[in-house]
Amino acid sequence: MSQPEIDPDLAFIREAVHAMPIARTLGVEVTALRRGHAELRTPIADAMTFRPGQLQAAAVFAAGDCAAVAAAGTLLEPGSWAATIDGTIKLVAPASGTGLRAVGRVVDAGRLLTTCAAEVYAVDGDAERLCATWLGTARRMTPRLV
Ligand SMILES: CC(C)(COP(=O)(O)OP(=O)(O)OC[C@H]1O[C@@H](n2cnc3c(N)ncnc32)[C@H](O)[C@@H]1OP(=O)(O)O)[C@@H](O)C(=O)NCCC(=O)NCCSC(=O)Cc1ccccc1
Repeated sequence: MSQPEIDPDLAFIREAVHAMPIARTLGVEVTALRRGHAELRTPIADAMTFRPGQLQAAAVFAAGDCAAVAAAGTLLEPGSWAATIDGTIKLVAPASGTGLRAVGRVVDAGRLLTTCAAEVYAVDGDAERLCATWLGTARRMTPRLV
């Protein structure tokens, strides 16, 4: 039986990402979530380019960050959330075309720190090309009473 693209138990992560002002500015759409896995789409918006049609590095970083850290969040207990504490990116091809598809995954899930990664693909119609690879760390955050 095929898995739903968004695990209903994880739909709150999609809502949390979509509620982030930067995600709204970038036009991020979370398209898949399951334990240890997250995918999102981002359009190539003129306002995020460094020259017409090609995204600036920070916008590509944001896509990788959101996908990888959302994947980290899928493994946390309800009530806690993942905060990015570091990340690195390798831009291996121009982020041009119609949009980005970022695929986040968990490399290693610890009690406090999760190593997570994302592959970011530049999408142009039906064609895709790897344009960046992101690797970083998310910290489990829990609510504070004060
Ligand atoms: C929390 C920690 C990582 C440090 O941790 P530790 O070394 O273990 O130290 P320790 O626990 O002792 O706390 C020290 C200080 O930390 C603060 N604090 C701690 N706990 C809480 C809390 N529960 N609530 C609030 N604040 C808390 C507090 O100031 C505390 O000082 P205090 O004790 O009050 O005097 C800190 O360096 C930090 O906030 N970094 C910035 C991270 C950041 O902004 N990331 C980017 C955005 S996230 C993102 O984008 C997510 C996303 C992406 C994509 C998709 C979806 C989602």
